[in-house]
Amino acid sequence: MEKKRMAGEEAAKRIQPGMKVGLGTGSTAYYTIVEVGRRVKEGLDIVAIPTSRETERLARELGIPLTDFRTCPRLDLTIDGADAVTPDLQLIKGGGGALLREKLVASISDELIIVVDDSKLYDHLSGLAIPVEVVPFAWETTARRIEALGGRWTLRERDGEVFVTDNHNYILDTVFDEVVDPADLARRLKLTTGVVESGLFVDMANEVAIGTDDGVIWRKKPGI
Ligand SMILES: O=C[C@H](O)[C@H](O)[C@H](O)COP(=O)(O)O
Repeated sequence: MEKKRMAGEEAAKRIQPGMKVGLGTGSTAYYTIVEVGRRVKEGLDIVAIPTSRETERLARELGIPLTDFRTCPRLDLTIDGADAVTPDLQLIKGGGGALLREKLVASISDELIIVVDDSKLYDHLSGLAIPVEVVPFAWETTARRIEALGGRWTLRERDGEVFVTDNHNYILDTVFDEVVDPADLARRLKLTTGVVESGLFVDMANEVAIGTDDGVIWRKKPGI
């Protein structure tokens, strides 16, 4: 928890007055949001778009001013968590089921900063569970199509019930033994009828703040 807190709070320092900010979801982004709330109380003037209903609730509780996509078609910065980060900053997201809203918010952000602890660092994405959001209608057919791409899926459940996302969809946590080309896999999933979005975030993150025993380490996208 301490490492997540350090990363979350450190990244929040990147937020400047007047910025339009995307607020991520999960236990690491939580610390960013709490820090933003603290700074807002001290007079920081920002507006934000939340990436989930859970984050929206927290932001409202903390008095962070919210905006929407109509008023605010571009964001300066989004700070969000991740489930896996590779050395070239390819990501898996969606452990909390918020991947679709997270990707939409990240897609309108000039910059995406990821906050993680060092348990989220991987050399590659092979063998890791990738959340895939699918429409409930004919989800079994969609699952078979994902199998045909080489994925082994599990329908996500919570408390013995099928997990339903903020967008009223299901999640198939899907393992591919070999992920050689994440961009290609993301494309093939996206082209599968019934798939709404995958938790593969390819070439989207600019920087990662990593909480470690020795403090926060920043990792930039190669070439920046
Ligand atoms: O759907 C949830 C998000 O992608 C989270 O940002 C991700 O699962 C990481 O969450 P946490 O910081 O709780 O590990």
